[in-house]
Amino acid sequence: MSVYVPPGGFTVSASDPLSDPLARERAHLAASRAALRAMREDVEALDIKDVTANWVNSLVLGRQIEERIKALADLADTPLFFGRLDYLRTAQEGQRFYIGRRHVHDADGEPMVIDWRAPVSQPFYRASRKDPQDVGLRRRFGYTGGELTAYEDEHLSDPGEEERTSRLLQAEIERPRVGPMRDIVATIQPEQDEIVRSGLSGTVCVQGGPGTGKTAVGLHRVAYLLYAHRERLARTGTLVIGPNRSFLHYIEQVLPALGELEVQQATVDDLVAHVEVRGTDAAATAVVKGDARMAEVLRRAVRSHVSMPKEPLMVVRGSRRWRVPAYELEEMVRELLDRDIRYGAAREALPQRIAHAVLVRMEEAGEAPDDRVQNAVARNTAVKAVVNACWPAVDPAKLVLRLLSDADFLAEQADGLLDEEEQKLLLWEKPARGVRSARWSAADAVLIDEAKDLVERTQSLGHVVLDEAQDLSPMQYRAVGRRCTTGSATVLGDLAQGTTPWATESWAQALAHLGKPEAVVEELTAGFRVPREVIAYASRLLPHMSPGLAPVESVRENPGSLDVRRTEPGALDAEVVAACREALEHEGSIGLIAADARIAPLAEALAAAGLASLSPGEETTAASRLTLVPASLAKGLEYDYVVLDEPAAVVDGEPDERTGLRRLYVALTRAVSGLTVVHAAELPEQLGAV
Ligand SMILES: Nc1ncnc2c1ncn2[C@@H]1O[C@H](COP(=O)(O)OP(=O)(O)OP(=O)(O)O)[C@@H](O)[C@H]1O
Repeated sequence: MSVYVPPGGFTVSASDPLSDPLARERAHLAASRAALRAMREDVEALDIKDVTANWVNSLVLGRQIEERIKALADLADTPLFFGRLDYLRTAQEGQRFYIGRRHVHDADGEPMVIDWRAPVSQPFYRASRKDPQDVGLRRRFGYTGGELTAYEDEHLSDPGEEERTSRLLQAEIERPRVGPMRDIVATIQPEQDEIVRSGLSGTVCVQGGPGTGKTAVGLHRVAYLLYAHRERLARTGTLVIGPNRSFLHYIEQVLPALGELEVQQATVDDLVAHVEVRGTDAAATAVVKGDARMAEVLRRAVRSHVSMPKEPLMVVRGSRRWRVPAYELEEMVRELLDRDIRYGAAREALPQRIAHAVLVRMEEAGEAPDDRVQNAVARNTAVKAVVNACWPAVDPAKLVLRLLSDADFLAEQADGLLDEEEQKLLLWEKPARGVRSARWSAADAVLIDEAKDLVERTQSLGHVVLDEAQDLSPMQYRAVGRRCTTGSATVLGDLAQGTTPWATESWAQALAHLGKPEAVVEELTAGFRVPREVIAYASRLLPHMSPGLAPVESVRENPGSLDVRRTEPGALDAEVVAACREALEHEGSIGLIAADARIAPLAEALAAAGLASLSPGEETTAASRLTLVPASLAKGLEYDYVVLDEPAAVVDGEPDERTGLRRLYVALTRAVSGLTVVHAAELPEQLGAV
């Protein structure tokens, strides 16, 4: 491998720029930028007056053009290309491709930069000395701001060249973090690329320890799928689901930076927000509410509204009366029940069935009724009365309210499914009076969503990415699953980071609840975030909370730093503030992570010391780099330097020890460059001696 990094910046020789390979690459960059500008100007110059028949068309087209212009923007601080492939002989004989975030072509339509997602770019990520994939040269570029400053070559087919890890890749992994999450297109690793480029039809589940790139891979997979199946996904939609707002805020820039502006983002709570959530459940109650058996309880509860007609139906039209006997009505109701279609769809079908029976009688009597007559009969008051009596409308929220308030109704629906104790846990102490005044919990909202789906089918999207998936309850998996029944999903998570009382213990179970039991489970084991020493320390907890899971292998060469400091109880806050001050001497973002109960006193201590701090989700800037993070919100986030306050308090903040240790594991694995642990109480024994 050859590396070219000019000493002390650049002076490009004006006399003979072409003799300097870097100057040649910079010339290609300048030409590509000019070509992109021309592409943008072409779109800006489009005159749509003559092609749009009316103002609606012109509005739609105008918007599309605006988006195209946005997508063609040349971002000043991101390079237009980050790699180059020179093919050897086969299909692309002697061809050279520059790989970048988007496609750029010159005035003749010749490609100057190829989209990283195009098939011809794939060997940039996958080719190796063992399998060169016809690549003679792979070149990676280094940038400072938008300026090309270095390159690194691999001659994959040259047996004389020895294998080395890429310095540019190492530099990218070890760069200080400030601000929101960035894309990793320039350095996607082969095992990550396999997941990113896996097909749209299959669901993929990725198990990986902290910092193995699960979130990054999930986001890049969406970008890839949008490229490969643009039209289909534009119709059906794509959605990224994350654990909370601050997490979504942290990742929200990644897809737009890759030119993808149309992907929705939500938490599971957002998806099921049919009622205002103002209440909380005790853990034991939430566990029952989140149990998959509740789906059957709800199904029964919805169907319990159906009753068999006892009276015949009499329809009067003009001077004639038509009679449908009760047994025939009952057959129709039973048939609809057996077909197991959505409750609402059956309710809509029933009047048509009844009308059809009336029409048959009319025909037998010599009349010749048409469709209009059938529709009129279906709307007849007598028919409506039968439908309302036998198959009444069901309001999902009212139904759940009744289940949680009415012990007899619950007992009937839960018979043989939930025992008495579980039923008791479900019932509200004070029954709610109405849907609006009820103190709904997050788990109740999921139940309402399930009931709603029993009444009316939830619309499915084309692809859903579910991050931090280990924390969902079976009922939450079902809620996500019905949003991708006709689409596929990317499920990302780490069983060792499950911190809810209902956290899943196996991906097979989770995928079954999601309705995707056939999904492939892939594992990522290389860690791109946490330094070796720090991950080794955190991994001591694994055998105590998630036995069987392998520790992450850090690929970071930078040894990082782990500093564990003991102090007196009275001096804890001051020691923590001092550790933050020290961390601030470094470049990059700082996270002070503490048990939720410790956040208020620490905020005060920081303020008293004159240190400004942000909340998670607020953007770190060069001026304000310290974030005070409650342990419950730390999941998925990362900071250059982390100060961890009182680990024992983090463990004690959870209802049981295993959850406490997992919460601590999450907190210990947020650091990119260094971790300082400050404690006054004994450290949890599972961490052992430093
Ligand atoms: N191939 C890569 N090249 C450069 N950086 C990478 C690569 N893969 C991952 N990273 C970086 O490593 C960090 C961790 O990635 P990410 O947040 O996706 O991990 P995760 O597995 O989701 O972690 P957690 O389990 O803690 O949520 C991020 O800063 C990400 O940009």
